Amino acid sequence: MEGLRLSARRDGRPVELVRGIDLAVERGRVTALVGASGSGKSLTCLGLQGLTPPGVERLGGRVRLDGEAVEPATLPGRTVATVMQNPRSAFNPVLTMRAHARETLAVRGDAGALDRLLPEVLAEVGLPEPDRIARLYPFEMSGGMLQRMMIALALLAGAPFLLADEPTTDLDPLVQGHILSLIERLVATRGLGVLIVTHDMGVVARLADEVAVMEAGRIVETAPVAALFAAPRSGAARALLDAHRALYPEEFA
Ligand SMILES: Nc1ncnc2c1ncn2[C@@H]1O[C@H](COP(=O)(O)OP(=O)(O)OP(=O)(O)O)[C@@H](O)[C@H]1O
Repeated sequence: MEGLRLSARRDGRPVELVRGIDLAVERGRVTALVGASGSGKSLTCLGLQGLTPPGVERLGGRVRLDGEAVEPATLPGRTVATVMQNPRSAFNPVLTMRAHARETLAVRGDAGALDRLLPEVLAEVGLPEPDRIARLYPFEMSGGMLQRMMIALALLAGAPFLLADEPTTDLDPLVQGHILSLIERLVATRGLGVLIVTHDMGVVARLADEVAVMEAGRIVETAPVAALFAAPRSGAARALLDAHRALYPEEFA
C-alpha cells in the first residue's frame, strides 16, 4: 500500500484522517499496526481494501500485489480475508455455519467442494465434530467459536492474506491465547500474510514480525518487533510500551 489518504468533513471543513500511509504485508509474516485509539488504524484497514465508510473520501493510495498494481476494491474475499473484533456481527443470524461456508466457496466458484473442504478447515481451526458445527446458527456459538469459524471461512476463501482488526479484544484471556496460537500456526503452515491491528503490545510481542506505529493518521515508526521493544524511536511507540509495562510489570522484571 502506498500513499493512502482518507479525509472526512468536520464542521464543514475537510480533515485528513489518514495522511499518506505506506504499508507492506508479506506472505508468511505478521505485520502489526498499532497506535492509540483514534490514530486511524481501522480506517487504514478499510482503505487498503478500497472500502470507505460513509462520509469518508479517498484522496489517494495505490496497492501492489506481488509487484503488480491492483484495484483495492478487488481485494476483499479472494485475496484478503478479514477477521474482526466482534465476530458475531459478521455472521448472518439466520444462516447455519454450513450455509456460510457454502456462500464463501460459491464466491470462489467451488461450492461443490463443500463436503470435502468444510471438515478439513474446521479441524484446522480447532472446531471438532464438523457435522454438529455445520448445523449451528451464530447464536448457538461462543465468541471464541465464532472467531475460529471466521478464520475457517478465511481459509475456505483461499485468501493468501488475513486482515485481523482487534481479533482478540472481546474474548476471554484463555480464548485469546488459543486464537493467537491458531493465527501463528496458519502463518507457519499456510504461509498466510497477516496484518493485525491491535492496542495490545502483548499480542504484538507474541505474534508480530514487523510493527508499524500510527499516530494522528501517519505511520511514525516501522521496526522489527525486537528492535521496537528494545529501543522505540517514536513517542507513540514509547507511550504504548510504557502503558503496557505499567499494566504488566512482571513481564519485564
Ligand atoms: N466514518 C467516519 N466519518 C468521520 N470520521 C471518522 C469516521 N470513521 C472514523 N473517523 C475518525 O477517524 C479517526 C481515525 O479513526 P479509526 O477508527 O481509524 O481509529 P483507530 O486507530 O482504529 O481507533 P480504535 O483503536 O479506537 O479503533 C478518528 O478521529 C475517528 O473519529
